[in-house]
Amino acid sequence: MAALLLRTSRGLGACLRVATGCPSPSSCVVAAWSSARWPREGAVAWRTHAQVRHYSSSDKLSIDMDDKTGVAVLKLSNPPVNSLSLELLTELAIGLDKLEMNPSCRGVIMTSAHPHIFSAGLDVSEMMGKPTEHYREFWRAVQEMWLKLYGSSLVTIAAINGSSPAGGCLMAMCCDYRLMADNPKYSIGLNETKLGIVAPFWFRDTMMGVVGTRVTERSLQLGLMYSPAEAVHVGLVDRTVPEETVFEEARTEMARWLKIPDHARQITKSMMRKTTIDHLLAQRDSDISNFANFISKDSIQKSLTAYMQALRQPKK
Ligand SMILES: CCC/C=C/C(=O)SCCNC(=O)CCNC(=O)[C@H](O)C(C)(C)COP(=O)([O-])OP(=O)([O-])OC[C@H]1O[C@@H](n2cnc3c(N)ncnc32)[C@H](O)[C@@H]1OP(=O)([O-])[O-]
Repeated sequence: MAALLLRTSRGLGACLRVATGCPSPSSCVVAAWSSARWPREGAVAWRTHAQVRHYSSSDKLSIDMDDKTGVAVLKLSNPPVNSLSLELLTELAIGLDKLEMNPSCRGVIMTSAHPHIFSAGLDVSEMMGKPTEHYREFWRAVQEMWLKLYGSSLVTIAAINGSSPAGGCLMAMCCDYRLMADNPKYSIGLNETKLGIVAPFWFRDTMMGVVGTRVTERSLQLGLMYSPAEAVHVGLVDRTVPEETVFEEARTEMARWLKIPDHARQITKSMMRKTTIDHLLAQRDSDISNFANFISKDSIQKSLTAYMQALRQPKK
């Protein structure tokens, strides 16, 4: 395969274009797979000194890259519930981009710095009482984060150490593998309909890629949140593990994935995800307009306000 010889090509997008005979960068793969990072397997071997680099200067996100293992740890750290604000989404996209560009990096473990919450999903306050321009900017940042994470050529593992509704579930579903703490108090799922809002087609497609059409349809319509055991049962999570071992289990799982030659795994991953990514890339602007129009409606604003008020009530 000619692609395997192209050390100087611009990453997986270019490799898959050559491998699949697709002539045009604009009609093919994946803007997100854009860095020169080829090949990776040898990258770890010649380094003799362990070196951990801190990649994020944000206090809402820490990214530590271990040059010796080739594994980065990305920790969400946005109290109280790791909600995805415009700022955090932007930091995530930048951080993922930096890792993608680093030829030593082969995998990322995504987790939360807070006990009990992986991420509460999109920051609802970013979707309330703001001008349309803000909604457009916010939604572009949501898209960008998804493109970087779902389109990452790295091995991505979600160490889900707490509840993970909506956008939190989306991030976990973007990863190649999901481990969740076996605490029955935690839940995970796309609950958008319960807020009176609609998960867009690329949230749906991401979920369909993980759990299939029937479970996605039922889950989305009912806004289902699953306990860890239920999530394993429907295939939303690959495995539950004792809470205190989530991170170590994620490391062990990562080692398993890193035994596969990078180029073969990356091209395979790209083939699996290309259609879904292309679908959004082709409709990015209309998707932004749809979101901004929808979220600006009075009825939706009322729905979100009621949801946030209910959330603030003392829990029984
Ligand atoms: C088309 C669009 C697609 C949409 C995708 C989405 O992701 S939509 C997102 C869908 N996401 C959801 O539906 C998740 C809703 N959240 C939850 O279910 C729970 O908060 C929890 C299980 C994450 C944590 O339970 P817990 O008992 O540990 O914590 P707690 O409940 O006491 O909250 C603490 C504080 O955080 C606040 N806050 C919470 N979430 C958000 C948020 N997303 N944003 C902003 N703020 C949020 C909450 O109001 C409270 O503020 P207060 O009163 O201190 O000023």
